[in-house]
Amino acid sequence: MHPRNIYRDGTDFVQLSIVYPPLSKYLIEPHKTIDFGDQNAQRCLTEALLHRDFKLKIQLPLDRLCPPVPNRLNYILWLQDINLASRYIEEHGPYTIVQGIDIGTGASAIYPLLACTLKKSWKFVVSEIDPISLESAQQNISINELDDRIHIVQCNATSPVLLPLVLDEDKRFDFTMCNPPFYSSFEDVSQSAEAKQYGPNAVCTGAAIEMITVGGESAFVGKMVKESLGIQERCRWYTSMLGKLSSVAEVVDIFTTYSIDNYIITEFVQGQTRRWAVGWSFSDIRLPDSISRLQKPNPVISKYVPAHNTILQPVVSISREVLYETLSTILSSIGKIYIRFPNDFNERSTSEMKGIDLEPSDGFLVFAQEDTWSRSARRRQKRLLDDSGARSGLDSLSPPTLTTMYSEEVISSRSTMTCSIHIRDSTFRNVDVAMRDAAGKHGKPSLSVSKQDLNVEFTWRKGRDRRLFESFCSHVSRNSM
Ligand SMILES: C[S@@+](CC[C@H](N)C(=O)[O-])C[C@H]1O[C@@H](n2cnc3c(N)ncnc32)[C@H](O)[C@@H]1O
Repeated sequence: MHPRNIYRDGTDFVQLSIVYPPLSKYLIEPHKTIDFGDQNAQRCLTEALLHRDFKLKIQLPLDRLCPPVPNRLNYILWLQDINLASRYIEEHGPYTIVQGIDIGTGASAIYPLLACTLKKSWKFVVSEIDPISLESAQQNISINELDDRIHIVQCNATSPVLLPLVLDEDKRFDFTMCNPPFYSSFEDVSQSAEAKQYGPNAVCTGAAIEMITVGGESAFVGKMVKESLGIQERCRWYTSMLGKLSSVAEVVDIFTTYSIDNYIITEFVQGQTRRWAVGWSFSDIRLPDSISRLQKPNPVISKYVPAHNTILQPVVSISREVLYETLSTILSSIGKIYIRFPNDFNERSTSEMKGIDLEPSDGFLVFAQEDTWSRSARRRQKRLLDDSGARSGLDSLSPPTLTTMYSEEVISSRSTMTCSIHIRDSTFRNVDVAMRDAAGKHGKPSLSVSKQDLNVEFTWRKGRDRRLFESFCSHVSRNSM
């Protein structure tokens, strides 16, 4: 489960039934749990959790899906991470309006209800093809007084899947999300149930329209990918949940077909149920590995996991202060880059970011317009200087200066490679990030309290040329050991 998911440690059903008494009649002995095979009990549990933890009221038709709250919350928290990391390098930060789209919001409208309750700055346009679900979703939005922040559009079998983006061509969106119908047919549903993909105990109350679509979920997401080619950066991140492991590979193959290299994959685990989510972007924003890569991918999909955007360089037996100074010196010696220093980060933290320990506040953010650090770049620069015979008139090639002529917004928009650098304790491992060789490791680590084994963590934040990011990391790493 997501680290910020409030259901990570399970649910105390007895305590929940005290807060939401209708649940008491579904408690079963001896463990005081509920029967997940009983759809009324499941429905009541969803109502209870939404009531207690989000102050949301919800009404659901009996013949439509009853959404499990912990799993739906996982997807929203991942989107929060995506949004925060995407806006990390921007001037306006994560505090302005965030505009999302939920494709197939369902009878509950669970995603926009949860997301808007958690973040007051979020707004949604949601779509739905099923008239029964559409009516119910509208009711749920209205009883929670969210009509001014969640707008529904009705679609039909021939509409584009990304209809909300097509309807308003002037509007920009931060993300799309979708929990698509997973299956291609009734046979597909029963085969999956036999393979226990649906979870051995949970009952599914979904109607055919919620669960079945021509070609199954990968074809549905494939349509989104094709439509997104025409929309491009008007939406920053396109995402979708996937119910089958096999679909992850199928969707990544679609990305490859359309040369989409900026994609992300995660996994949502709730009890014995596993779901996956994919995202893709035409922007040059790159997300840290903690968001863009599954931590322990099933071997079946390991070759489909996107390349690392986070690289760790171990540095042995050094104090944090010395390493910080070393990094400052190296960075300041690189020509034509702009560096944002730690104090600037701290100024940016606001209450919006409280509880989100995603972006550390003690690092460097480096903006580069071109490669000035590689051997070939330095040779090129030397040749130019030699040819000119004098340095006059070549100010821009002279040793490093920090750009002070432009606002950070201009620098950020012109940057072709943006990378954050943080010092991490060597015990820090929140994800399976790329580790560089600890070359230069020699002697025993000092026992001095101020010295320790640390990692320099490089995260690619923006750019289209992976080689530029990697060569920058190599240059700084080589010089910091
Ligand atoms: C698996 S349900 C998900 C419902 C809800 N989002 C949730 O997570 O509980 C899929 C939903 O997509 C809707 N749907 C199917 N095809 C659609 C399309 N082309 N456009 C919009 N919604 C669609 C279905 O009616 C259904 O409500």
